[in-house]
Order: sequence, then C-alpha cells, then structure tokens
Amino acid sequence: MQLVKYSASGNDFILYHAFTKRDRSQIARELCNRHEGIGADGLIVLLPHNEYDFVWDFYNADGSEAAMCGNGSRAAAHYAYSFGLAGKKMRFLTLAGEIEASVEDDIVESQLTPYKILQRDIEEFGREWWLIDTGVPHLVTIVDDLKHFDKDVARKLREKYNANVNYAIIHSPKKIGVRTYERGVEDETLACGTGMAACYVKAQQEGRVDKSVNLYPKSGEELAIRQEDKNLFFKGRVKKIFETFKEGIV
Ligand SMILES: N[C@@H](CCC[C@H](N)C(=O)O)C(=O)O
Repeated sequence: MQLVKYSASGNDFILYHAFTKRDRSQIARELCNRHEGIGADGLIVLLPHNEYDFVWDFYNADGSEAAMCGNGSRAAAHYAYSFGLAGKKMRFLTLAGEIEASVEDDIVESQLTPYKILQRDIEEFGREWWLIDTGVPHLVTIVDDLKHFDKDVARKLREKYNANVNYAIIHSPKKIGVRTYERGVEDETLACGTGMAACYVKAQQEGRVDKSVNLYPKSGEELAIRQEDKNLFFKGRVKKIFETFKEGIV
C-alpha cells in the first residue's frame, strides 16, 4: 500500500485510500507507533462514497476511532486533491457530519461541523472550563500564561469527561495561543484543529475576540479561523512529509 505522511500545523497523520471499509484500529496502532512504526498522531483512510467525494475513517494513534479531526480534514483534502480523488473544492463525510474543504497549493481551508456548547462553568482544579463539541468534545480553559498547561491535570480531566483538554491564552482580539492534550494520543500534541476551534468558540462567546482570529498551537504554525453563522472555517498550511510503500496494509 502507498502511504503518505502529512503534517498539518504539527499534528501528523498517515494517509492512504482503499476501497472497502474494515476495522483498521490495529493498523493504526502499528503505523502510528513512534518507535516501531512510521509515527503519527492519527491514521486517515479515504474510502469511496456515492454522494460525497469520499468518506474517511479516522483513527487516533491508540487505534480508537474519532468522529472528527480538524487538522486531519485539511491533510485529507490535500491528499484527495493530489491523488485525483476530488477537485480543489470538495465535500466529504466524517462520523461528525459533512466537511467542505478547498485546496490552494499547500493552504487548505475546512468548514468544520457546527459547534455545540455542551456545558459552561465547570469548576475543576481551581479553573473554569467549558465543554464544547467541535466535531469531538473539548474542555477549554483560558489562562494568562500557557505555562499553566498541566499534563497531569489534563490527563485526569480527559478521563473524567472523555474529552480532549485545551489551555488557551488570548493575546489580543485577533490572536489566541493554544496547548492541547489529545484523547487517543494520550499526550500533548503540537496542534489540534478542533481544539483550537473550541478555544475560539469560548473566547468569541465571551466577547473577547473578533470574528476572524489567528491561532497559534504549540508548533507555532499560524492558522486562521473565522465564523459565519454557526459555521467555523479553519485555514492553514499542510505539509506532505514523505510517501512510502508498505506491504501488508489493507
Ligand atoms: N487532532 C484532531 C482531533 C483528533 C481526535 C481527538 N484526538 C479525539 O479523539 O477526540 C484535530 O485536529 O481536531
């Protein structure tokens, strides 16, 4: 099987396309392993669909399936365009719903699924958190210094709420910094798209940022987010790292 490794803002993925749906959780664990595999935060398999350009199966590094991945959606769109599976503008299906994406060279914009604020005013570890679904669930707290990111606290909250955990700093009405502990990777990642989107939603709802904002994850790679009605549009660079052939992958 021809495999492609992508980085989308530092969130890294292995992608390939196949023709039949099957449980690929074991393949995800093997390929995403950073010591004995290629190493990645997730595996994305693109499959044909009658009504959409494609449907994807998304697996976290631990083999768990996730309904959505913001950075992964941008990598998948770039992959689909590169392999002729879709045009520059495309629609594809995830477990969270339909995603629209457009590709312009290495810049990809995805329209994420409509967000839902599941719970406000959660008090945990002396902080106020919101639980927001941007395709997958995210806890968000706003801090005055990203050094407050605490991996042990994040791990405990990830278990308790079965959610990803984000710390955000609002540098200005146009600039948010984010650090994310990701479910299914069970560690901090260099970026998480739906996590950054959830941080933007909380900051927006509190009237602290503009409609269009630049986001900076741990990798430092800039992303742009904007809102039209309840729709979030998320844009940034993706990098194709390498392609390889591996036997035994179905
Ligand atoms: N990194 C992704 C989110 C991937 C899914 C997440 N780990 C989960 O299990 O909820 C993103 O860019 O949004």
